[in-house]
Order: sequence, then structure tokens, then C-alpha cells
Amino acid sequence: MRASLIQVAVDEGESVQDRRARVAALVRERRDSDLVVLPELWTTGAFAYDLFDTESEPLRGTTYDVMADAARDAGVWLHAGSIPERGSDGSLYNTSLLFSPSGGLAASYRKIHRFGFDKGEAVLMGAGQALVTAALPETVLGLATCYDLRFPELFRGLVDAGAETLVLSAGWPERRRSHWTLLAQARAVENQSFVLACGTAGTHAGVPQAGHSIVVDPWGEVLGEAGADEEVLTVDLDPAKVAQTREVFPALKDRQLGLTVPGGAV
Ligand SMILES: O=C(O)CCC(=O)C(=O)O
Repeated sequence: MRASLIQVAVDEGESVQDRRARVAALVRERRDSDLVVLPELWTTGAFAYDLFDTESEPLRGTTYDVMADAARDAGVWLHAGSIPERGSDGSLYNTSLLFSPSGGLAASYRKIHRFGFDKGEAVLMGAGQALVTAALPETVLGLATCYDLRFPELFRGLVDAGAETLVLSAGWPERRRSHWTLLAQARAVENQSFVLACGTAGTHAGVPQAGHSIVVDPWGEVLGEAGADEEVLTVDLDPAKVAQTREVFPALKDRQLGLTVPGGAV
């Protein structure tokens, strides 16, 4: 299975409209791939809080239409990163879209862990409530977004639901790049799964982005890593490696569930 991660540069010099058209053209160039992955909030930038409202879209809005066409034209599975979705309840959500090669919506995922503590996304957007997996012909994807990477229980939940390839769209800042690489490898090793983590390049809202999108195999080996700038990272991976790894080193079977502290917490 060939996966291409398009590490989009999100800089303020480019309009949302221009970037959308440019990224659609990049997707159309990936006809050689089975799966194409885009980053988090690449239309606005993950830290461009002022744009979340003005550039918000319904799930089936402009980005949906443009990306559905691009997926169909390229004939690829397209994880189109996330959009600032205006839900039917009026709230904003950080929502990822997955398209099939025919351009149909295969899945959508509202980011569960919102970043910013008491500001930014954490107060501007609503939280997703549901884990999302999607069966492709070659593998089962588990979807996650950026800050979710810090919460191992989310990924374990995806694995329990059948995920074999964990796809993370992100807009991760350069200043915490060491966490990004470490956590991507940790999530792959502990879940004996592929991790495809696609971030952004460039600088927006004064936040330099880490780039360094990464693909890690179920043994923790890095199959490919991008540099700091805009780049398409293409990696060939063998989906059978998940079952092989889980068979020869069956650590997931040794989980001890329901552990408690005798007498309660101290
Ligand atoms: O956890 C981090 O360090 C970065 C998270 C983040 O930037 C995000 O979720 O948008």
C-alpha cells in the first residue's frame, strides 16, 4: 500500500481559496498512491483562531466538494485533513474528512481533545464524542487529530475497534517537535500499528510549524520522515506487518484490564 502525506505549508501570504485549489492539484498528482493524507485545519491554520469562524463550513461545504472531486479524479482514498466545521447545532468542530476513491464520504471525525487549555481551540470549538475507524481494502484506519496524540487511551480504543493504521492529521508547533516524533513512535509501538502522522509546514499566527511528518511501522521503525518545509512524503508499507507483529510479539494480549488500587486511591 502506498501512502502519500502532503505536508502543506500554511502561511498567511496565501488565501484560503488559493491554498484549497493548490492542495487539490497536489492531491490530483498522487494517482500513484492508495491513500493520501492532509494535515489538520490546513485551510486556515490550526492556530489562526480568528479565521475559525469566518472560514467555517458545513460538513458538506466548499472544502468537502473540492476534496471529493480531487479524490475521485486521482482515484485515491483521501484523508482530507480537517476543516473548521459549523455543525447543525451552531457549534464549531475540528472535523476530519475521509473520501473513498469514488469521491464519496467514507468517514468523518470530530477531534476529541481540543488544544489550548483555557483559550484557542479549547474554547472556540466543541469536542467530538466518538471514535472513528474506517475499513479500506488493505487496512483499517483509526482517525485522530493533533493533540489527540498525547492521549494513549484514544488510540487503544481505536485498536480495540479494529484499527491497524492510525492516521493523525496535525498542525504541530516546531517548539514541541521532539514530543511529536517520540509520541508518534510510542503510539505505533504500544499499539502494534502503523502511524501516519501528517503535519503542516510554514508559519501562521506567529507559530512556526514543525513539519517532519512521519510514518512509523508497527515495530516502531521510521519508514519515512519529511523535513521542515512543504513536502510530499511517500511511503510503501505492507499492511500484513500489523498481524505479523501482533503474532510474533503478542503484547496486546497481555493487557490487564480493570486494575484498581486496593482500598482506593492514596
Ligand atoms: O500537543 C501539542 O503540543 C500540540 C497540539 C496542537 O497544536 C493542536 O492540537 O492543535
